[in-house]
Amino acid sequence: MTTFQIEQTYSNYINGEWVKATSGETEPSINPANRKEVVGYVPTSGVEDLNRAVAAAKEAAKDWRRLSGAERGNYLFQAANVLERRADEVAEAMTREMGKTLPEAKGETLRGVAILRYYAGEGMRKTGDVIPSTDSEALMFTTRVPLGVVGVIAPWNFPVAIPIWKTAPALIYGNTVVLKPAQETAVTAAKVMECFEEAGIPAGVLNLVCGRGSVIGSALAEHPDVGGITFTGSNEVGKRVGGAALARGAKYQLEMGGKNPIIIAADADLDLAVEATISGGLKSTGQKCTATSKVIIERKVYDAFKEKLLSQIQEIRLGDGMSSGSWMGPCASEGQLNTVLSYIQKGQDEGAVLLAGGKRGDGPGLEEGFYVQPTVFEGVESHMSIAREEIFGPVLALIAVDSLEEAIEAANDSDYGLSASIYTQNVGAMLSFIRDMDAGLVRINAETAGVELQAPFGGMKMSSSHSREQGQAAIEFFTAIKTVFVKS
Ligand SMILES: NC(=O)C1=CN([C@@H]2O[C@H](COP(=O)(O)OP(=O)(O)OC[C@H]3O[C@@H](n4cnc5c(N)ncnc54)[C@H](OP(=O)(O)O)[C@@H]3O)[C@@H](O)[C@H]2O)C=CC1
Ligand SMILES: O=C(O)CCC(=O)C(=O)O
Repeated sequence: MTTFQIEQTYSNYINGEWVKATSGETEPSINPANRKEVVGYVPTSGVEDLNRAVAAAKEAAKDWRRLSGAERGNYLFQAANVLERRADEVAEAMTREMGKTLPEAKGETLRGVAILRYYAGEGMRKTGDVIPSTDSEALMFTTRVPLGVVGVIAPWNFPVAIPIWKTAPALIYGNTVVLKPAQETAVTAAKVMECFEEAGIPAGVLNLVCGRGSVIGSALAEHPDVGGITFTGSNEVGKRVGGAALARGAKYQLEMGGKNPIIIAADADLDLAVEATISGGLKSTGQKCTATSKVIIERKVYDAFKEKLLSQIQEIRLGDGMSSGSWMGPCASEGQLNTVLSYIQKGQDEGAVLLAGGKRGDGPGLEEGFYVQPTVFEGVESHMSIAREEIFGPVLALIAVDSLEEAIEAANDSDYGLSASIYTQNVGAMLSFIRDMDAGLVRINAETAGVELQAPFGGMKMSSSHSREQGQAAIEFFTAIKTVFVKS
């Protein structure tokens, strides 16, 4: 039983107050499981709203950066407690707004709680080193200072975890924040913000401005008072955001797409490998940057693996994420559904063989939702769009290979390098994979998706701007190093 109510109107959170967009305009946030349900009305803000938020954050930064890490950490501990208490309500907002199943949404919300607690603790950790000076009478050391105002541009696929894993380190290291959530999940973002408000976060330290990415997101990236921009989303927009920050000398961090392979070696435990392929590829309807997309199988076990995979895919139950019988919810929006369907069409046009799915999800209860069937192709060749481009949907491309070397080559044949897995029992194969796989996350006998909040997260090649998020790695982006030389 939760207190979440649909059809409320939400506001921006600027300088400690809930305020409407200056224009007064709002737009409906629709439930992707039922396009007729309005989850809530969210502001369509303009640049003047964003400017007010940045000004508030700039003013608040003066006092916030002077607090001790422990004092800032206490606010994060409080926010974690509130979010934990309100986890059911926040998770329900997420499921209704972007479609992932309620257990996944609850898991993500509790992950948000854990991230807040982790970074709250970071407020007590060291921020520098003493370095011996060549002058025996001097003291030389490094310390770290915040960037000032940090702009967070977040996507819709992890509407709690991603804003929190960007915001929490920004705050603990002394920055203030302006968050621009994906418009698709602005209700969930407002719920998270309510938790910070209830935790007593000082006015201006954390601000929320909802609106179109092309208006609010780009103005945030271009704003002269924003010292750092952290972005997760598409490559196309990421490059634009990075370019805008670079042009004015601001720091930027981009986490973008993936085309993540799983390798099934001839000695793999096929039951576990199938389970990981399904979970990694199809949970959250394939809408994770770490989702499994290319399934590269040694020919000796290709037929056995395929048979097991197809038989389990048939068991997948599509449905509203709020219903306990649903394993896979809808795509997050109609646009996302159309993108996935267009890739399925391209797969067929380019000569891949459709083995399962391939259509909109239909059947009782699915009529008004953006459902797509879990889809499997075989005969996929490296030049095909479904082997190269991020689909962000429940589509698996099976690729047969003759050896481990060929498998790693196929896995690396990508512009992306975020996450990659191998299923094998051979230590030599594991070590070759760890050494030769060009990905920021390499996972052995584990699915490609699922990141641990205390470990660095980020990709190679076009998947990221080569920085890392999460864990202690976050300090590198959210602070600048100052080298201090002291002589009496
Ligand atoms: N790496 C990941 O985890 C994600 C990858 N993607 C990939 O991107 C594809 C498209 O998804 P989409 O939601 O359109 O991704 P976008 O890159 O458009 O959206 C990500 C964030 O950027 C904002 N944004 C949009 N345009 C601009 C702009 N010009 N300047 C600054 N910010 C902007 C969005 O706002 P708004 O809400 O207004 O659009 C949103 O907050 C997906 O199919 C998937 O392949 C998408 C989401 C997450
Ligand atoms: O796999 C995960 O848990 C994280 C995925 C992610 O960061 C993303 O999809 O943006």
